[in-house]
Amino acid sequence: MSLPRFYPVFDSAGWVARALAAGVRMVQLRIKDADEATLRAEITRARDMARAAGAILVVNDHWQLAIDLGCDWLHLGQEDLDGADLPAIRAAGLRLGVSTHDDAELERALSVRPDYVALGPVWPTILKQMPWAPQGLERVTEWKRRIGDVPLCAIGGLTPERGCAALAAGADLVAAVTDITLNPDPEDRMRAWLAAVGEAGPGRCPGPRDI
Ligand SMILES: Cc1ncc(COP(=O)(O)OP(=O)(O)O)c(N)n1
Ligand SMILES: Cc1nc(C(=O)O)sc1CCOP(=O)(O)O
Ligand SMILES: [Mg+2]
Repeated sequence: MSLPRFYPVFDSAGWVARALAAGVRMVQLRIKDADEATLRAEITRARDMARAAGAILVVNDHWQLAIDLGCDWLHLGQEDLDGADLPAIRAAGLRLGVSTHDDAELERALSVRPDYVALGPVWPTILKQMPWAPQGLERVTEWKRRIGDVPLCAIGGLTPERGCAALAAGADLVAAVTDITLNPDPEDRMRAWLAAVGEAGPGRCPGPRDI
């Protein structure tokens, strides 16, 4: 399956609505620190909007709610995998993306047959504190060589220009948070991303399959 190249990550259904209106085809809902009722309402709203737009919604962390609410995609980190019921997730038909930051995490991620592997932080991120040094583009290339046909998502400190570089290095899709949410004109910035990676016309940066 071929995934969209641009994959922004947001912390509310309101942001998901803005992304879909800007033409985004794959978006993650990453909500930390909300009560169950709020999570249910936000995931349900984001799920329905994405379906109506024919776009992919990926629910971060909340695998039980993703099952209960009939969602299609889930993203789990390594610690999330510890508590997750993978057979139940697969039985519900959920597709799964998994974070990786080092060799051991990649091995574990591949063992659960993910639908994409995320590698980060490729550049320094200000969103959250992480123990890993920036991976750099050579690591992106190495990860793609190791995972073969599994789609590779680059995350951490990305801008449209860096997204292009990550795609050229071997990523199949590129994720971003603060480059959009902290931009004075987030809609304009999302359109710039879509144009750069080729989802709103011919694209200004070729991916590896085009080189
Ligand atoms: C596309 C993508 N890649 C990595 C992450 C990080 O997941 P995780 O390590 O579980 O950390 P949190 O995002 O849950 O804080 C992600 N969410 N999305
Ligand atoms: C949520 C997340 N996960 C990462 C990882 O490396 O697993 S980096 C990251 C934050 C990405 O935000 P920004 O685009 O603002 O740097
Ligand atoms: Mg997580």
